[in-house]
Amino acid sequence: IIQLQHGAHRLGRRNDADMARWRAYGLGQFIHWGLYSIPAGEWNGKMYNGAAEWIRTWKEVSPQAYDSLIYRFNPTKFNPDSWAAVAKQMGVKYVTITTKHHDGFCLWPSKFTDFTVANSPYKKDIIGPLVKAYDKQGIDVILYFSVMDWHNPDWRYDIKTRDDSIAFNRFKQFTRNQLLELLTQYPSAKGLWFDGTWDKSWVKQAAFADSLETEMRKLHPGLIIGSRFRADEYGKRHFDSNGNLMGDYEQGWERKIPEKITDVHGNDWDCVMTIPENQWGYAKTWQGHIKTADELLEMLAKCVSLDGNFVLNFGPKPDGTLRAEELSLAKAIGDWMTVNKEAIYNGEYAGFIKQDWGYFIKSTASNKIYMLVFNIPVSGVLRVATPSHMAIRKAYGLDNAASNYTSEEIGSSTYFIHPNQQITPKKPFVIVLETGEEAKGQTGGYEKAKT
Ligand SMILES: C[C@@H]1N[C@@H](C(=O)NCc2ccccc2)[C@H](O)[C@@H]1O
Repeated sequence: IIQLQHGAHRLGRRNDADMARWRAYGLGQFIHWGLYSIPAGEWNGKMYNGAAEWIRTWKEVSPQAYDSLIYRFNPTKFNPDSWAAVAKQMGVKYVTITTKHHDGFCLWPSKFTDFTVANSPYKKDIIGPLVKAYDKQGIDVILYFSVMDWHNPDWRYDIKTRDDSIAFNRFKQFTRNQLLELLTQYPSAKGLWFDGTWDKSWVKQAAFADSLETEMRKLHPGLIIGSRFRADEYGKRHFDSNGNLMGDYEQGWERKIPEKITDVHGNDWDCVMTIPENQWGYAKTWQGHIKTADELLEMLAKCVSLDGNFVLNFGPKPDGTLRAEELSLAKAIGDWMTVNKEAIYNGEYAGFIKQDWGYFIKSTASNKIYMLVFNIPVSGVLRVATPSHMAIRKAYGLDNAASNYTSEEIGSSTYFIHPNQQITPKKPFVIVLETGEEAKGQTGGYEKAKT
């Protein structure tokens, strides 16, 4: 064990009500919106092949020209209630919205910089109306904040000289001021989603970041902050020098999903996912594979089955509307959630052996076990191996056919679930298992082989 001042301050999961609420979300929405939405991956008629929100770093783009986009930010069609209504229909329980991305442009009228919506043609605060609209729909809000700020002249990638140190100390105060400002202006926010914290300059600020995190938690009791905010005094990020998770949940699953339960080390976590391979801000043309609704539903099921939340990203257009592809995916996901949401909300790892047909999710609300089926076996029957001494009492479908199923015990703690009619679904579907303790002494006479 290494003595740490600025490592993890808690071992294991948070066990308070605020975190239990976060843990139960299952499905979330990410929103990346800002100046980068205007060029949308194109500059002087050429397509940038990186992520659209990183276009300022392209050698073809002068930072000053990029920063002048502030004079073109005027989302006349922005209607936060319509975004919140789309999210509601989709079935998301929380939204993570960019307050300030790496480019430093603030979607709220911050007092600590001029590079905000207040000095754009739009003039008005974006974050406040968004928080209000989502709160009205009963959708919780998490504020995304990038520590790295390319616009701020005091930002440094590393601290090499005394001048760097003087500048970066100003930057640290600026960052603290903005974060306290956000928590004060938008007190209904449930948490902060930090990004842009990988550079050496910030990684060297273990003590400052640790005390700032403590200050924010004191200002906003219950605040949820992930593992990407700070490093320990040895520069370790996400997991400290003793291998313990810093923050309240693991924030390493960006555009990737854990394979098995041991990959998540008993921690809470979220997976943040793009619809194309890697575009967060609005990009005029999406290159490569665009994920389908069924792919996204399977990612959602997999995340919840492994104790995580799945957060799907939307990149609104510069005029404030959502693009057609995102609207249709939100609708398809929402239609599926309307029928199957009880398998997702309050979902947790069920402890069953993974089967090829899909995913098990246990509900903390009902103790029911849900089978989320994505692949029908050639045999047409679905195998279930229960944790030992757990018997299956009943099996029924969640879809409107309320198709029912018969369970057949085929071995010790092993069952076949037989559909009572030919299942030829075109969409993933859910079977509910009601289970119970195997009667004492009742074994199906299954004898283990002696080997
Ligand atoms: C949530 C995403 N995080 C930002 C990002 O670029 N992260 C990954 C990354 C980190 C370091 C170099 C390149 C890319 C993206 O711009 C999104 O905001």
